[in-house]
Amino acid sequence: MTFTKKYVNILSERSLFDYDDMILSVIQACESHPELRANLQEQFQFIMVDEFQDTNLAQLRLLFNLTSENDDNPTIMAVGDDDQAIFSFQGSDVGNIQRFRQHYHDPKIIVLTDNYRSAENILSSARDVITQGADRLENTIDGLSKHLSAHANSEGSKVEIQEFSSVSEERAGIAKQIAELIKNGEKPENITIIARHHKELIEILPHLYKENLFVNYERHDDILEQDVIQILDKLARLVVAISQNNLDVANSLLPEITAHPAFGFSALDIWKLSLQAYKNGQLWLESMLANSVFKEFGEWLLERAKDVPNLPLEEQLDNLLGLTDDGSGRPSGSILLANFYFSPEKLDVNPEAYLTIFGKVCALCVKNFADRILTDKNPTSGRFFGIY
Ligand SMILES: Nc1ncnc2c1ncn2[C@@H]1O[C@H](COP(=O)(O)OP(=O)(O)OP(=O)(O)O)[C@@H](O)[C@H]1O
Repeated sequence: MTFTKKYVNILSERSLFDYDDMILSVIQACESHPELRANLQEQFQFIMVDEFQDTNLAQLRLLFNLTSENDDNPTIMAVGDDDQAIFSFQGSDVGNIQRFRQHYHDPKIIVLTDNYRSAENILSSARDVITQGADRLENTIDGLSKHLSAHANSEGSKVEIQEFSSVSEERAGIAKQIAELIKNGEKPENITIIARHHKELIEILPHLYKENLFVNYERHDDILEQDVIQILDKLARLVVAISQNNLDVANSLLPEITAHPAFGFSALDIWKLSLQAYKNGQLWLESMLANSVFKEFGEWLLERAKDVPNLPLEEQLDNLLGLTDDGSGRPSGSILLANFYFSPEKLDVNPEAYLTIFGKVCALCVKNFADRILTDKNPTSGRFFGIY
C-alpha cells in the first residue's frame, strides 16, 4: 500500500480531515453529486473572493464548481493584487488570476489606483522595487497600469535608503539615529523598527541599550515551537491514545516522553525499560507498570487517561501540568511538569514563563491581566480563564 493511501485510510478510520481534504472533499462531492453542486450554486449566487492572488488551484476549482452553470455570466468578483502574493509556499499560484480571466472569458477589470494608505514618496519608492519583478500582470495585460495616486497626507514622510559597511554598523547607525531623533524632541512612541526576522530585532537591542534607549519589544512566537507546549501536546496525545486503547500510538510516544528532562528519569533507567519491553515482548506502558522506577509515572498516566472522557479541557491541562490542588495544599500527581517549568523559583527569575504558556494558549490579551496573573502564587489555567 502506498504511503499516501495508508495515510488517507488512517484519516478516514479516525474520522479526521487535514487542511487539503477540507477543500478536496468538497470539490469531489460537488463534482460527483450534481444536485449538491446545484444546491450550493443556488445558495451562493453572489461570490466575492478577496486576496485572490493567494488562492491555490484547489480553491480555484471550487470556485469554478460554484459557478459552473453560469460560466458566461457569473456574479463573481475577485479582488487581488499580483504584487502582494505571499502564499506561494502553500500552493497558491499567481497564474490563477490568468486562469480566472480565461475561464470567465476576459471579465471586466477595474484597477484601483487611488491609494489612501500611503504618501506619494512611499508609493513611488515601493513601485521602484516592485516593478523589478518579472511575470507581473502589468507586463502581461495590454494597457494595464497600476500606477497609484496617493491621497494620504505626505507631510513629514520621507523614504531614505542608507548603506552601511557592515551589519553591526547598520545596527549601531539605526540606534544612533533614533537617539538623535529623541534628543531633538521626537516622541519615542512615534518611532518603530520593523524587520523581517526576530533575530534582526534581537540583535539590535544591545545597540539601543548602549544609547540608553529602552524599548518595548513585542514578540509573537509560534506557540507550537515552545518546549513546554510540545511536551504538553505529546502528553495529551499519549493519554488520549491510552484512553482510546490506541496502544501502538501510546507505545510510539512513550520513549520521547519518558526521556523529557522534566520527568527526571536517567538514561540508564530508560534504556533498561526499553530492554525489558523488548525482551518480554511488552508494550512500554506494561513494562513501566512492572518497573519500580517507572511504576508511579505509568499509574499517573493511566489516571490522566481516565480524565479524558470525564473532565473539561482546562482541568485536564492542569492535571497534565500537575497544577491541580488535591485539597491537601499539594498538587496531585508526582509528575510535575509545572515544577520543571513554573516552580516558584523559576517564576521568581522569569515571571513571564507562566504567562507565555497560558497567555498564548488562550490567545488572550495578556497585557490587560498581567499584573493580576503575575502576582498569583498558585497559577492554574482554570484561574487564568476565570480572571479572563
Ligand atoms: N475612500 C477612502 N477615503 C479615505 N480613506 C480610505 C478610503 N478607502 C480606503 N481608505 C483607507 O485606506 C486604507 C487601506 O484600505 P483597504 O484596506 O480597504 O485597502 P485594500 O486595497 O483592501 O488593501 P490591501 O491591498 O491590503 O488588500 C485603510 O486605512 C482605509 O481606511
